Amino acid sequence: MGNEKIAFGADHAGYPLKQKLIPYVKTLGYQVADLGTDATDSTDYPIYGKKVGEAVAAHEFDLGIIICGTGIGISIAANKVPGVRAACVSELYSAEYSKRHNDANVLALGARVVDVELAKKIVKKWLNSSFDGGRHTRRVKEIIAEDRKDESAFKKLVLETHKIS
Ligand SMILES: O=C(CO)[C@H](O)[C@H](O)[C@H](O)COP(=O)(O)O
Repeated sequence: MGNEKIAFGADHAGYPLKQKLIPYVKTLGYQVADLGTDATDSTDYPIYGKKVGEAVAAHEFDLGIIICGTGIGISIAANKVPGVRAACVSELYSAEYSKRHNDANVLALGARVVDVELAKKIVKKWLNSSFDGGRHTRRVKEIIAEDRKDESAFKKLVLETHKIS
């Protein structure tokens, strides 16, 4: 906690919230990089979902925080990148459990859904939470197997517990 490198990305709708969250996350002791956008001019959320997703998947950053109007479009885009587990979050319970159960490595926020104060609380809760492991490890491994299109690894993991394929 605190030593991780975090990549931020947002479209035009998310830009104002990104500008508020970056200094806030720095005050929490994290290293932060801003992968854009750099203005409120209309742009496309897939550009920034992909950019942050690829940077996290390549381990250039430990975590990503992405923002669009709802958080939905940019999370869909980021989740297309193998290795990304992006969670679109608008309340504190999911902020915590997206890490504890899903090991989410990208947090998506909707700047038109949450206000700045709630967004800060969500970000802090998410950053302060960590993966529980245990039964959740198998489930995350199943997602990773699917990312890799490794059908036999997926089936093996499922069969270990559920006797189905
Ligand atoms: O993709 C979205 C919906 O999930 C984002 O909220 C975008 O930011 C939004 O669609 C952008 O809308 P705009 O009318 O072009 O500002």
